[in-house]
Amino acid sequence: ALLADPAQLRTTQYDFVVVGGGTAGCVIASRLSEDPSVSVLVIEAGGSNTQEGSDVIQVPFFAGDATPGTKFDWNYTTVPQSGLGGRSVLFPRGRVLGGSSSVNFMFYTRGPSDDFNRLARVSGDEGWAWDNIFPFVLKVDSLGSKTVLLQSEKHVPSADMHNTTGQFEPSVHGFNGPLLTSLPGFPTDIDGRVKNTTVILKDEFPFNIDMNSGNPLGVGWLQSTIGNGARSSSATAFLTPALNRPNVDVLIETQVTRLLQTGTSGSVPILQGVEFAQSRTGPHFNVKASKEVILSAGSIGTPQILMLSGVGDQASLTSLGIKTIVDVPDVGENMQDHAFVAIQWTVNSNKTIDTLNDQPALFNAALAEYDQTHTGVLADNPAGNQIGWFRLPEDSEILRTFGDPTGGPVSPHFELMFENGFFSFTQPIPTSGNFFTILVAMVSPTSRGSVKLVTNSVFDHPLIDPALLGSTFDQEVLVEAVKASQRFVASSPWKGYIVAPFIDSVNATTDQGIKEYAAKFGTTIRHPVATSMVSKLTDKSGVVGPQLLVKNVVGVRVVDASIFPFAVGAHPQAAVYAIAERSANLIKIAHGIQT
Ligand SMILES: Cc1cc2nc3c(=O)[nH]c(=O)nc-3n(C[C@H](O)[C@H](O)[C@H](O)COP(=O)(O)OP(=O)(O)OC[C@H]3O[C@@H](n4cnc5c(N)ncnc54)[C@H](O)[C@@H]3O)c2cc1C
Repeated sequence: ALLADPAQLRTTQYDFVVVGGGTAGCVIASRLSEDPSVSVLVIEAGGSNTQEGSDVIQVPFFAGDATPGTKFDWNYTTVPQSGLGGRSVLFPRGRVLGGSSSVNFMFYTRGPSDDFNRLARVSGDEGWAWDNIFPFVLKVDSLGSKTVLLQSEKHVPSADMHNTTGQFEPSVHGFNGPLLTSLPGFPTDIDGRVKNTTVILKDEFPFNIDMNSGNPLGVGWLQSTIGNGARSSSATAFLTPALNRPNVDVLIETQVTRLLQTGTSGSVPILQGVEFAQSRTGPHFNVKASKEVILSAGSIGTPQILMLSGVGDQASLTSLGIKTIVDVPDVGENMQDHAFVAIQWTVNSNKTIDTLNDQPALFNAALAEYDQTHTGVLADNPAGNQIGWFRLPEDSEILRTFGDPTGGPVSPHFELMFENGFFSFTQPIPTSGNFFTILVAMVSPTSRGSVKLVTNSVFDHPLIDPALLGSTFDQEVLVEAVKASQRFVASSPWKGYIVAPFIDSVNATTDQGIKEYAAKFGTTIRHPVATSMVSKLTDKSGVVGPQLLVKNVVGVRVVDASIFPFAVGAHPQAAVYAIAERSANLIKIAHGIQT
């Protein structure tokens, strides 16, 4: 049942309690409850994904309206970022069933095989390696067949039903799973120019038919978690079907305040009690997980709950009056994120999204088309039809000086995203004019930040420091990435189309000018990881072991983006789905549940 009042819970004990009904949490709840004898409770701070006003989280084109500053957002702000000229920036996170998968820009990018192979190396568990995790994206059966019914991904036709031959590689996709993915559903005027640039400048910007094959390098067509013209989230794909099962309860609008010790195993504390409340001063309730608590509260919520439960750095916990249960200094540390800047140019065309936004009649016509058929521009991802992933040249001065922090030779240092209109998270949108934007993201940071408690209450936001552009390496890579974007538009397909750099970026032509531009307009692309990072069982550092169980306690596993030890060289939701699928399997095996 879907419950909004804790007093309605029918029991105080479930086999599994999933904390956070977000991207990973909904996968876990759905997979574990496939066995009708297993009881599962999900506790989610946000509301239903179908509540009033949820068109902004359902209509793909409205993704930019889902956050920041809405009821679907936690509305966090970072601490001042030294790499961004001392600015604090907005730091959206989904607060609704489906979590950030309900509010994100729907990019579906699995990332480089190198990242999963590094995850295997760092954790000491070969099960996380690309060749082993990839079947969990596809849910291949034990005989290696890709045609089984239980695939995680369901690649579906684009909203405009165009022929997608040559735009992706079907052999690396699933076609029968719950999560809908598709190629762009509405063509734009820049698509051909981007494609032609991959021919003219094929050495620097080669075409990649499918960036989800394990090698993302090059420019390709964007795949998004969109199907039938609507957003596919972990709530729509995984949780909604599971809600019909009698063995699943989902409690919304309720925050887990901390985990409670329920005993000891030898001398190791068991933390299988879960305390929750709907407000700071309202009644607090408890349930017990007889098998396990799964923390899926995301890169901010998970370390916050661990620290409030007494699992964290002893000195910091003591200073806030929290009794330490286990001293784990790395909880909340090591955060990595992707920083980006938007570079815009004015263009010689009126067929950009700017015209749609400026002319109410055009917008209303698009809305009417969407309402009738779920097609048209509103059925498409507003953040572009093509993106690309790139490495610095192997002999670059930057790599010689700083070394290569990526996982290996198919891991990108930076990303370019091509937008048919003005796009920015930090600049006011011009009231007139037509634009082309390249979003330039630094995806291999060396800088690391943290999440720290300010008080001993879950109802107070923690201090969030993603350390954006916080190292010289990060800044130098961003400079090279911006220069690459400028070389891209200087090529012949853009002649006569690009008019001039947009006013804010006219001085972003020298290294110093680019650094100043990034300090003024850079921000997060909202991909935090590593705040409960995985490490080998024998390592003193890290928070969770190879099977994602929290070290030195019994009964708590973390399954969400916080376990990745390094920034993922991708928009991370696909990697989160992949680790959630494998974790569900690990949990089933650990508790003798049929997989
Ligand atoms: C605006 C935005 C755009 C993005 N765009 C993309 C994109 O296009 N492609 C991509 O791949 N990635 C994108 N990302 C990142 C991606 O969505 C996340 O990395 C991923 O969804 C994280 O999954 P998760 O399970 O770790 O956390 P989440 O999905 O955030 O889930 C955590 C859940 O826990 C709940 N929670 C937290 N604390 C508590 C508590 N105390 N009690 C109860 N519940 C709690 C939250 O409300 C939330 O529902 C974007 C993220 C954002 C915010």
